[in-house]
Amino acid sequence: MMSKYTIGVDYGTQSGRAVLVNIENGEILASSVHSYPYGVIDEKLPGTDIKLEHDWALQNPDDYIEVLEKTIPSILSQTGVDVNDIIGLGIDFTACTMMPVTEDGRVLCQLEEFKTNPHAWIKLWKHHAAQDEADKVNAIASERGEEFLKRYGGKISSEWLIPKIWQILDEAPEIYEKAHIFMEATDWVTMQLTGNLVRNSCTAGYKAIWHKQKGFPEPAYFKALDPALENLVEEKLKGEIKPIGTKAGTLTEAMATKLGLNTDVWVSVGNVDAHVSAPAVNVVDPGKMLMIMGTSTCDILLGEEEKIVDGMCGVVEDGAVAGYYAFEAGQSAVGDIFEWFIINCVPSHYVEDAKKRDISIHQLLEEKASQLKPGQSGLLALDWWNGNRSVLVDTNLTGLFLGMTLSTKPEEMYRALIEATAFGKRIIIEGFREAGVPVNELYACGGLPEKNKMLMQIYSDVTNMEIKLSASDQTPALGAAMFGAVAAGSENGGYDSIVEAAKHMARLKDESYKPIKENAEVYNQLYNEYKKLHDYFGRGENNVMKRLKKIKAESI
Ligand SMILES: Nc1ncnc2c1ncn2[C@@H]1O[C@H](COP(=O)(O)OP(=O)(O)O)[C@@H](O)[C@H]1O
Ligand SMILES: O=C(CO)[C@@H](O)[C@@H](O)COP(=O)(O)O
Repeated sequence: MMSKYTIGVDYGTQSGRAVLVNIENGEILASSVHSYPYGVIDEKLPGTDIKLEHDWALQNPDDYIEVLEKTIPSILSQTGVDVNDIIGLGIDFTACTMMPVTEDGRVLCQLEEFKTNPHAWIKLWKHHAAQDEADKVNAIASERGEEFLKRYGGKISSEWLIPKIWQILDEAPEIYEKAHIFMEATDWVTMQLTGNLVRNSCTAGYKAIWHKQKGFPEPAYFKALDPALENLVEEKLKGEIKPIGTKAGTLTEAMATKLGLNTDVWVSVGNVDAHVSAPAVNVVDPGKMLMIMGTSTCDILLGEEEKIVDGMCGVVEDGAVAGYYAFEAGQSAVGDIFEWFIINCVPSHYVEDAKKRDISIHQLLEEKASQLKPGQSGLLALDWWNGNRSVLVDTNLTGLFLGMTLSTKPEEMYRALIEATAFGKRIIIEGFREAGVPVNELYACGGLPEKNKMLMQIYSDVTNMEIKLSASDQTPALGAAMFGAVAAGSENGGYDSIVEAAKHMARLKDESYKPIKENAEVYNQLYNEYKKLHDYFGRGENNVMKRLKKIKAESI
């Protein structure tokens, strides 16, 4: 059989990357990364002096198209692969990353008349300014006894679609009015590729309160939020919802020409960066949890039943692998916290030392912190620098350091922050187990496992579990490419299911991280202390974090 190839494009928070993959064995033959020129827009609207409010995070749709234009020709030129042998293309995205779209498929910010209106732009997943709306979405759902709440761990997050849409209606009704529809970025880019408006079951399920059997909440619920939202689904969420792994269409003539591909390349329906990664590491069975560890961390766990788990992000049938329920949980900031630390809390002589040795500050801190034993610093932190996504589901929580003295060192703080994120992970794992969803195996992929060995050992020690690693440094892109192969189907040289694709294309490293007994014992003690702090500050006993935020808001 002649080899066939598939392309995966992974849209992250800061950049997008494409890979060209051999369908037979999952080998990545070429990859290309393109940083978004506009990146995360969180201070000023581009080309204006318009300042964005606190907790805003926007993106520019032109960045997404530029990723396709730059990376796909690049991966084609790096190999001698015949374009006629490229049969599939899949994309994955951050989510909920959403936008108001016109009837002809443009994002409203692409129209001259709206580009000075912040609500016309794309709201990135980490846009947290719809918290007021999220609170009301939850309170009203709770009052009405809406059954959907329990499928989302008891709370709809401000990161998700309905609070974000409602914020637009509240603060910019003219944008709400003008929007023909609201879309997830993953569906929008898929529409740019194929010309077809197709929504995917993954973002619909996790981010838009859609259920395979029950559909969206009823108009009466939306009316109770705001009478103007009564017909939201019918009016603004139009478009067929198709299961992940199915076909969205083939490339349009214009897109094929632009990218140097044929028009008979099958494009899969859009997917999400976290969920798309599971089959790429062979997480296609119940009891296996994959941690996608980067700027933030998402956890995907497969199960056989629709169990209700307190504080999870959601459970969706066929959410990652057809035939199983996929549970999602996560931490809104992980790598972002370490980034904050190296930018704000490292003395100049550390920076100079790292520069002299031509290593990054992260590497310098990892080296120094690796010499510390668990518990040696006397520090404990709460990892809520960007709120808490699981299990407290509260973006108004903030970070905390405890145990600082005059001899506290930056590397001790760096290690304590890493430990805090690992404790946060253990809370999530224990939550699933308590709810009767087994977590028997742990897998990791994303930037962090590649970048920081100490961090991975800490996660293994804190959870007391072995952690198996993705062999690819581009796991979501590989997963997206696998879904492209499934969209093409066996009739075109691809696969008929994602489980079949995983058998051939999933890749794991031979080595793994195993817990070190003495470390795990100390971490058990620290975890118990973490849990006390977590519940004290996070479950309402002391709302000081929220009061401080309020005082801050009033004093700006
Ligand atoms: N050596 C390191 N140790 C810990 N964190 C790191 C290290 N190097 C980079 N990071 C963090 O990794 C994050 C980027 O993760 P990555 O998976 O590459 O990106 P993304 O989440 O956008 O896909 C950044 O937040 C950065 O602070
Ligand atoms: O929330 C989700 C998926 O549900 C992610 O898209 C979001 O955390 C962003 O992930 P990254 O940190 O950019 O990998």
